[in-house]
Amino acid sequence: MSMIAAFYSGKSILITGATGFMGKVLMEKLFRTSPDLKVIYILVRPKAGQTTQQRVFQILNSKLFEKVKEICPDVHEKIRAIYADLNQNDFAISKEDMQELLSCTNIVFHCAATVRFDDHLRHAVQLNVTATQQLLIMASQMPKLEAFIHISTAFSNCNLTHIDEVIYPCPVEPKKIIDSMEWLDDAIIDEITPKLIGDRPNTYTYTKALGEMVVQQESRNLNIAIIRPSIVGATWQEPFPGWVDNLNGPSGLIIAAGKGFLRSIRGAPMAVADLIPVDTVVNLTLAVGWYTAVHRPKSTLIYHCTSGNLNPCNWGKMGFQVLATFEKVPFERAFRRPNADFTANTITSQYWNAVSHRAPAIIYDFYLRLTGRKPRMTKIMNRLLKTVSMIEYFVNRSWEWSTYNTEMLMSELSPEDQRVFNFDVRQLNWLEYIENYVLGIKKYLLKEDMAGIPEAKQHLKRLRNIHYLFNTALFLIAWRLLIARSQMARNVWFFIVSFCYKFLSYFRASSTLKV
Ligand SMILES: CCCCCCCCCCCCCCCCCCCC(=O)SCCNC(=O)CCNC(=O)[C@H](O)C(C)(C)COP(=O)(O)OP(=O)(O)OC[C@H]1O[C@@H](n2cnc3c(N)ncnc32)[C@H](O)[C@@H]1OP(=O)(O)O
Ligand SMILES: NC(=O)C1=CN([C@@H]2O[C@H](COP(=O)(O)OP(=O)(O)OC[C@H]3O[C@@H](n4cnc5c(N)ncnc54)[C@H](OP(=O)(O)O)[C@@H]3O)[C@@H](O)[C@H]2O)C=CC1
Repeated sequence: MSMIAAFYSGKSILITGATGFMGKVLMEKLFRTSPDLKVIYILVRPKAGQTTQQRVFQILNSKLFEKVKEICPDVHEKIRAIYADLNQNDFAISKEDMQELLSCTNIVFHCAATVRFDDHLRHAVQLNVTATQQLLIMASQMPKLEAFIHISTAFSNCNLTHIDEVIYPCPVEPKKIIDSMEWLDDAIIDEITPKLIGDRPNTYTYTKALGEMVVQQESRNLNIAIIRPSIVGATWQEPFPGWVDNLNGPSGLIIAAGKGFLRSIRGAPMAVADLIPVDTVVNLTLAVGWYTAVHRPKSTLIYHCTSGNLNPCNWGKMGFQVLATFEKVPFERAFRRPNADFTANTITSQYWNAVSHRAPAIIYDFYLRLTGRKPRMTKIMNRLLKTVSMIEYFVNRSWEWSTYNTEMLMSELSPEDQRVFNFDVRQLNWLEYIENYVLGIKKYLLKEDMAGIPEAKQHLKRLRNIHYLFNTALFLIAWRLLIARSQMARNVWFFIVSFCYKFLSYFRASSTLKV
C-alpha cells in the first residue's frame, strides 16, 4: 500500500491554478491514486465566455481524466469549484466559501501564476507575489492545515549559474515592491522595471523570486515547502505518455519547427536542455506534501525538480530527435519542410533569420496578395521571432541545480511509493520521451489524426519538389544575370558548355566504336 496515497485519503485539498497545465495533472493524479480523498477545492475564475462550472466540466470530460472516471466515478462530486480571482482583494471569494475553505482545508498546493515572460511588472507582482502573500495569510487562519506547498521555478535565480536549495534574497524587499505597485503609474513602473529585474531576463523569473521571499517571510508556524521545477514538458508516463495542452516552454516551438516556420534558433547545442516531465513534477509535489505534513521539517525545505545533474540532455540532441520524429510522424499542412537547427553564432543566426524566416514570409505574403488573399505570414513570423527572442536566454546557458533535498526525499519513500510517485529522472529515456512528446503535440494540441500521416508525407514531398524547383530557378536567374554583366562569367560558362559537349561527343564516339 502506498503511504502517500493513503495520506491523501479523507483529506480536503485546496489547489490554485487547477485549470493550468500542472494543476490539471496534479488533480488527475490525486483522484487516480487517492479516490477516497474528501474534496478538492479549486479556485477558478470564469474565462473565455465559460463559467467556472463549465470550465470544470470541460476538464473532467477531457482525455486526461478518462482513467480517473473509471477509478473514481463520483469525481464530479469531489471537486468543489470556488469562484475566485487572484487579482482581487480576498480573491473575490464569497464569505461562505471563504469560511468553508478556512475551516476545512488540510493541504494547500499553490500552482497559480502568470508564466508570461513579458507580463507587465504590476500584473506579475500582483499574481506571483501579492496573491502568494494573501494565500499565506489565508493559510495561517486554517486550523486543520497540515502542509502548504508552493510551486516556484528553478529559474527564479537564473542570474546565478550554481543554484542551491535555498532562498536567495532580492535587493528590494517584496513588501516594498508590493506597496510601490499600488501608487506608481505604469510609465514609471516601465522605467524602473529593468533596474529592478537586474540581471534576470524577465518579470516572470524576478517575481517568482520575490514570491519565494514572501513565502519565507510569511511562513509563521506553517509547514511549508517550495518546489522548483525547470522547464515543464509533456507527460512521461502518466496517465499516458506525451500529454500536453499548452504552447508554453518547448511545445509552441516544436509546433513552429514541425510546421516549417521555425528554421533556426540562436542557441548553444551543447547547453543543457533542463526539461522535466509534468507528471514527474506532480509526483514530487505529492510526495513533498506528504513528507512536509508527516515529518514536519524544522525549516522550509526547497526541492529542485530538474533533470540536468541526474540525466542531462542537451538542446542539440533534443532538436535532432524532434526532427527525426517529424520524419516518422509529420505534422499536417506544413508551410515548409521541417529543418531547424541551433546556431550559436549571432551573425549566422541573423543571416538565417533574414533568409529562412523573413524572406519566405515576405514571398508567401506576396503570393497571397497576388491570388487575392489577405497576407498573414509576416505577422505570424514576427510573433514567432518575438517568442524565440524571449527564450534565447534559456537556450544559451546551462545551470547547475543541486538536488540534495529531492534525493533525500526519494530515499525516504517506500519501494511502493517510489513506484507510484516516481520522480527519479535517471530512469527517463530522452529519445523515447521526446518522440512521445512530439506525438502528443500532434494528437492533443494540434488534434491531428494519425490516419492523415500518408497525406502529410505526400505534402512534404511536394514541398521538397517546390524547394528544388525554386532553388534551380533562382540559380538560373542569378547565373543569367551574371553572364549578362561579366565577361569572366561568360568565359567560364562557355568553357563548361564546350567541356560538356566534348565529353558527350567522346562518349558517343566510343559507344559507336564498341558496336
Ligand atoms: C532547432 C530544433 C527545433 C526543435 C524545437 C526545439 C524547441 C526548443 C525550444 C526551447 C524552449 C525553451 C523554453 C525555455 C523556457 C524556460 C522558462 C522557465 C520555465 C518556467 O518557469 S515558465 C513556463 C514557460 N513560460 C512560457 O513558456 C510562456 C511564454 N509565453 C509568453 O511569454 C508569451 O506568450 C509570448 C511568447 C511573449 C508571446 O506573447 P504575445 O505576443 O503577447 O502573444 P500571446 O501570448 O497573446 O499569444 C499570441 C498567439 O501566439 C500563441 N502563442 C503563445 N505562446 C506561444 C509559443 N510559445 N509558441 C507559439 N505560439 C504561441 C498563442 O496561442 C496566441 O495564438 P492565438 O491563435 O490565440 O492568437
Ligand atoms: N510550465 C512551466 O514550464 C513551468 C511552470 N512553473 C510553475 O508552475 C506553476 C504552474 O504553471 P503552469 O501550470 O505551467 O501554468 P499555466 O499558465 O498553465 O497555469 C496557470 C494557472 O494560474 C491560474 N491563474 C492565473 N491568473 C489567475 C487569476 N487571476 N485568478 C485565478 N487563477 C489564475 C490560471 O487560471 P486560468 O486558467 O483562469 O488562466 C491557471 O490555472 C506556476 O507557478 C509556474 O510558475 C515552474 C517551472 C516551469
